[in-house]
Amino acid sequence: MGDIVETKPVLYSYWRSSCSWRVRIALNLKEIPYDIKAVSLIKGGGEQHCNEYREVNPMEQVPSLCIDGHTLVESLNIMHYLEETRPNQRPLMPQDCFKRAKVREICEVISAGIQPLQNLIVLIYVGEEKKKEWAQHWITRGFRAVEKLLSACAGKYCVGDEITLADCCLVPQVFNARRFHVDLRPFPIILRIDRELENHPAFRAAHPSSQPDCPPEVAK
Ligand SMILES: O=C(O)/C=C\C(=O)CC(=O)CC(=O)O
Repeated sequence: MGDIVETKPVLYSYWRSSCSWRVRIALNLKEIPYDIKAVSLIKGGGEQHCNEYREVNPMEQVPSLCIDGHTLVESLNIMHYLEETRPNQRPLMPQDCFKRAKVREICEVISAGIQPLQNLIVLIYVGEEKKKEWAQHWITRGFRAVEKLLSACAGKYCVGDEITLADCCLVPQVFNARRFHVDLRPFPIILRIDRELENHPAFRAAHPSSQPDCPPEVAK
């Protein structure tokens, strides 16, 4: 007793949650080993709403990460914490201030301007009949902005030629766009970056179909 036991980080995650997926990519890129505690967003109306999980995450959403003796919520916050505490384990932010701003800009357009509008709780509120059109509308609108921003800052990846937090946000959002049958042809830069990253080991391991809670009929 009294010894500090270094425990493996625990990520509360759902296989198809794009926000959980962002954090999984960042953890993988930084080669931080972690365990997954699966939270089903659909089983019994959603395990994220149970009393026990609300103690972990008062927003009743995934992801949450227990790391370094702390519990953190909100995917971008978690990714920035990983970056600030482990800056030398595969940096995910550029050195240059302007490039850093561009990374945060793309992260924010996706994490504040697109994903929340097509989040499960919003789609439930919008209703079964309208939800597909709704999601398509907001993803298309946001992707127009992302494509325009990328036309000025993309290299091999979203900002220059190094993988950054912007790429961690983009790839899962492209998956959601496909899920809602968004026409992606007007977004050639987004498609090119997504293709560039689809076979990257850190991205592959974070993919929904590689998750322990992915239903077997969906897993490859
Ligand atoms: O239908 C489901 O399986 C339930 C939830 C999700 O996929 C995740 C989301 O709510 C959207 C998102 O991650 O952006």
